Amino acid sequence: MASTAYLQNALGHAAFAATNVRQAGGVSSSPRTCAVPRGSMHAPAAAASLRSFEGMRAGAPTSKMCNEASTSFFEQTISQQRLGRRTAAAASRKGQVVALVTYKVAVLGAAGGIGQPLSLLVKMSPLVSDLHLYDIANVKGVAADLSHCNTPAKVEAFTGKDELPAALKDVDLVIIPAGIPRKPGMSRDDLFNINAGIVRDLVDAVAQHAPKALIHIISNPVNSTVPIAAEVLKKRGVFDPARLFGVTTLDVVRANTFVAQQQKQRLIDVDVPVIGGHAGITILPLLSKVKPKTFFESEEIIDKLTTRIQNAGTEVVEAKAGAGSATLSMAYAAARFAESSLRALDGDPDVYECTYIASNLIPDLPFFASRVKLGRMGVEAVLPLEGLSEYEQRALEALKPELKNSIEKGIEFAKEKAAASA
Ligand SMILES: NC(=O)C1=CN([C@@H]2O[C@H](COP(=O)(O)OP(=O)(O)OC[C@H]3O[C@@H](n4cnc5c(N)ncnc54)[C@H](O)[C@@H]3O)[C@@H](O)[C@H]2O)C=CC1
Ligand SMILES: O=C([O-])CC(=O)C(=O)O
Repeated sequence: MASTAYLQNALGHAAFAATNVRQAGGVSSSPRTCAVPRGSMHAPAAAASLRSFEGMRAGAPTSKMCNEASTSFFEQTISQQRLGRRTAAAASRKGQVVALVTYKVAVLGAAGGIGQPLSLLVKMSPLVSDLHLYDIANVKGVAADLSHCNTPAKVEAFTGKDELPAALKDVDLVIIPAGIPRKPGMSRDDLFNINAGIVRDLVDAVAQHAPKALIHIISNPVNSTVPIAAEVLKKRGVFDPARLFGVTTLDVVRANTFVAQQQKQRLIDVDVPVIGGHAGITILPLLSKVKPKTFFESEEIIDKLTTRIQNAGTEVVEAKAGAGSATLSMAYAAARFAESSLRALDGDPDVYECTYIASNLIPDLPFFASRVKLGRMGVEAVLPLEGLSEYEQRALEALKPELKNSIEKGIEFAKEKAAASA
């Protein structure tokens, strides 16, 4: 079977080969060979015991942690697969049949500024067997282009509403970057009038044709589009709060970069949780909880870093001067979040990310970005908010009214304006 040889070489793993066999059931019980459970899902539970985390993994630094060579989020998948291959080899010596699990992913809005590089990164994932690219325009060429990359995922193009059901058939993960981006002078909320309807209609199709899939929403304003998606799924009777995610990974990626630069640390070593929402002051980096433990010299430095992280999207919008918003860093962040989700589906017991989800963590805020533990069912646990600094407490109070308004705006829209197909 073809391997993702580029990654293998880049990461120095001479023996790596991704096995691209979809799980058929009735195979060995090794961690790499379990079927994805498709039974009923559980709502996120507060997990008082989950206090520590290290990057995407919980616990103290171990040999599993990223080293200087591991600059890619695929590294963890690859090391898991090598482990799985050893288990598989042992099982096969005993005459047992072993199949490794891989997943079907759909990208809706795949021909866009984010969609194209994101699809390339997903095509490179050792965990993906099928990649469905959907867009209302130009997607055939993107798929033809990508399909020439000799990585295992099979690429197919779908275009127009009629092909949406087929694009969604049997997919495990749907990623949605469809919608218009900002221009200078606009807020993310200014995108609401157009993107709200796009997200509503796409999620309505997901509800009908892939009701068990994980859904990653990238389209802005995320603070409102995720509540819209939740309402649409509720109307169809398939809402599972553990499976619907607003993608806020770019805030974490930026926070990691800016803090590492400010502290003169290696980029890969730094991990900053970012909570709240995904617009302006609703983006709240927890600089008191940076791993490894980091001391900032003054509140002024904390304030400068916080403001830069909150305005980083606008920094890119202004630099692009009318040609859109962040696409490449967003694709990188979304691919990292997709890989984390698939690794968790695949049975890795140690996957943590920040994401905007339905939650009861904060009274009056039914959606809130939090650090969560991902598992086979989606969100397995939400890490409690503990030990915030005074600065963070104040910032948390300040963000609540804006986030509440954005959530209510989304819910109202979905209740009042039914999806085109409903
Ligand atoms: N969550 C986050 O952190 C970030 C979110 N974004 C948001 O992502 C969205 C996409 O941004 P870009 O890719 O730069 O925009 P883009 O305009 O380059 O691409 C959007 C794509 O969506 C497609 N599209 C439009 N309506 C569609 C529909 N009904 N069904 C399927 N496809 C449809 C378009 O044809 C286009 O290919 C924007 O709303 C932007 O604000 C951007 C950066 C970060
Ligand atoms: O700023 C924008 O419009 C796009 C976005 O959400 C980001 O880059 O964080």
